[in-house]
Amino acid sequence: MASVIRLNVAPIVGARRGAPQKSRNAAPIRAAAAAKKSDAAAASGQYARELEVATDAVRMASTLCQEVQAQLMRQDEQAETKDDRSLVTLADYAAQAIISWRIQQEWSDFTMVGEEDAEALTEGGEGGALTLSKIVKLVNKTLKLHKGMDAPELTSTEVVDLINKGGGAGGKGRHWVLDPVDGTLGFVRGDQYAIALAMMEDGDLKVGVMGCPNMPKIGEVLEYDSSYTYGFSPRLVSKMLAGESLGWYKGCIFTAVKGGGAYMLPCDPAIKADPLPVAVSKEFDPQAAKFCEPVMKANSSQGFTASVADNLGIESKPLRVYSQVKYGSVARADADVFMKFPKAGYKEKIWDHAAGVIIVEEAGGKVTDAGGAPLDWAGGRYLESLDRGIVATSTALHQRLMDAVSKSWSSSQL
Ligand SMILES: Nc1ncnc2c1ncn2[C@@H]1O[C@H](COP(=O)(O)O)[C@@H](OP(=O)(O)O)[C@H]1O
Ligand SMILES: [Mg+2]
Repeated sequence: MASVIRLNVAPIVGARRGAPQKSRNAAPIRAAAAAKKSDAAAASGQYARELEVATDAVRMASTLCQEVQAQLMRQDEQAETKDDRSLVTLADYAAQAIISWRIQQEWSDFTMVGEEDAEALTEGGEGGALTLSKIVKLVNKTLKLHKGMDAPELTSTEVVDLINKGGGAGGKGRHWVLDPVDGTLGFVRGDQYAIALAMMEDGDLKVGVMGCPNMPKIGEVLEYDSSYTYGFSPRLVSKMLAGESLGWYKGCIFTAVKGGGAYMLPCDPAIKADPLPVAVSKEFDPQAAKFCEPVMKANSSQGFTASVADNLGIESKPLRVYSQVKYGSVARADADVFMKFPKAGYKEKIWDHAAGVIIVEEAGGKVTDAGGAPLDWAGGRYLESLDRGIVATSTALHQRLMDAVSKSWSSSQL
């Protein structure tokens, strides 16, 4: 029987980590915080337009994905036998088209490294054409919903062109990086997924925006509950987890600008809230610490991560979460560490990490490969020369994590 992630509307974990500390000598701290805030504001100012556009784009794509996922779950309720994959496909393509459209409005000559391309739609015969017509409908409906009278009515040719903007080769220069639906399996299962958009210049991540439509609001944590077992229908569990019974809050959007800190906003445009600063775990308490990793064994060696966690003295079971929501968990201190160790030969794609990495870094964390080297964003569509795997944690804990990885490596069979 498999164990699953439980989205627990539990008391705030941040209370032990992120809550403001009382100080007898608060004035210098306040002054330092104010100075830091103005640095952050200046840094954000440099990319204010990019941040605004990316946030708007991700928000539109997030509502689109929420609608498609809800449809998928209803379909399951009615025990229909339609292929779930086809709905995910719609969300994937439509989200990429929407985000490209929004960026293109501001920068007509932008380039993008995105997961999707439209070949299967244009070269896919009648089936492809039918899928394309559904995508065009979905895109236009979403645009109308968000832009009202200003929304254009895009043609199928325009939508194909927008999707194909994702075919960029990356490398040096300025590029957007997009995974329109990261964590496809989580999406299908009514569970966690992310819409992950970043912008980089000459291999430096400058902006990251990540929609996490099923992530609970801050103060409520992604909680692993091994007693919650299933073997029959994972989707049934996910639906319950995402249901009203837990007082569900419809997701959040993380944002980060290089040098400007990381923030969290509600996904739902109807909820007005100031961006909330997020920060990685401030202290490492092995007894309370958590680490997160992919749900699927095929995507990362769970035996190896268990050994590293053991070396660090972490006692709790791993938080297994789909998608870059794991980076979000580290960024806001729901978890202390994220580790991914794929099978030898697997090449990581830049869109599976870019947005999450800048968000963790701006929240005070450090993300490197297993040898401690920074990730190389300028190498094209893949993270070339990645040493074994990827780790994300607070800057303070990073060296200890590296030591734990080395110790496990020397005794492992990987
Ligand atoms: N064999 C493999 N090893 C490692 N990662 C893999 C993999 N096959 C697919 N992936 C990547 O892992 C991502 C999911 O991450 P996670 O396992 O952390 O939820 C997938 O993103 P998509 O779901 O967007 O395709 C995919 O890019
Ligand atoms: Mg992905």
